[in-house]
Amino acid sequence: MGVVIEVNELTKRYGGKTAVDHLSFTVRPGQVTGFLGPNGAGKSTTLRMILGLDAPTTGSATVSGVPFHHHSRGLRHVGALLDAGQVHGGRSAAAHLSALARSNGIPRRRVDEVLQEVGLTEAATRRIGGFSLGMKQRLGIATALLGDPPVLMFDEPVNGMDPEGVLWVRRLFRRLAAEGRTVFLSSHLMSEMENTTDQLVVIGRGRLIAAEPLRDFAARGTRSSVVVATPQAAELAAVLTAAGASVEPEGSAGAEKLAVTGLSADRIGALAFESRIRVDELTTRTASLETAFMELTADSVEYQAGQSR
Ligand SMILES: Nc1ncnc2c1ncn2[C@@H]1O[C@H](COP(=O)(O)OP(=O)(O)OP(=O)(O)O)[C@@H](O)[C@H]1O
Repeated sequence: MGVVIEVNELTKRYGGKTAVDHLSFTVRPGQVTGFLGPNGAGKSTTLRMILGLDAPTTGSATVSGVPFHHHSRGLRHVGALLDAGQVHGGRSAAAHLSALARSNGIPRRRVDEVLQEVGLTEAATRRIGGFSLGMKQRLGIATALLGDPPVLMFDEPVNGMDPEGVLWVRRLFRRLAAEGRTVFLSSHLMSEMENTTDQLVVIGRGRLIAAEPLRDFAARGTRSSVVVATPQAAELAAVLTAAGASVEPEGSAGAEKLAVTGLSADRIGALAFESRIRVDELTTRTASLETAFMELTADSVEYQAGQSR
């Protein structure tokens, strides 16, 4: 297998609006890569360009070195779930998959295999129109798997799924990657990525913010601070600053606290003791992965509550 998705200086403009802005990254096989960004960051537009459904304004996207539309029988090369709602509601799940199998030269037995894989065997002959969103997502995943492709792309795959479905889908992605496939999935929620992905591509307002292993991204968020409660805030702040820490006041007058970065809780305690400063509380505060994501994308969130643009 070993198929790579490469996005190179990819740009998409809609009139005066730049949805994707000189974006470059690589998605490698054998691991799950998460594509993360706030709403409107340009994830769906990027996935559509990779799949040849939208033409880039400039730049390029290739799958194993060539644009996607150069691959004949696309479903055998790249399986994708973009919008689970966009299926013909009048057909049954089995009829929908059979039609796709026929037009892509895929053996009929794959239809039963993928229905089984996604847990829709019982519902195979029911009209898709009556499916819940979670069932439609499962059908979309079945469609992506139909051609047994080396590359899989999923846009917000767990939307509408119940907790059992979310766990199932996580295990499925892990297994597909362990089989050597290239697995690329988008989400606007860090929490969805945390337990599923090895690599992250993070974008905001169409631009690349980070492309790195999840653990490196997490390390950005573990920049911890220590909160110190003391009746001698000004004196302690001076001591800690002299020792190289950066100190921010927190709390209200009379119950003052200092948020200290750059020194461990042990060291702060020792320095306070040496200077005969009373400390009432010392708490280490570790930022979560979610916080790292929010901090990094704060400037690029397009729609924020309580904010008019
Ligand atoms: N066909 C279009 N015409 C005009 N603007 C568009 C079109 N498609 C997308 N956009 C704009 O491009 C930007 C990126 O949209 P896109 O759907 O790619 O973001 P996204 O990251 O997938 O967001 P979400 O998480 O909300 O799905 C948005 O501002 C959107 O309004």
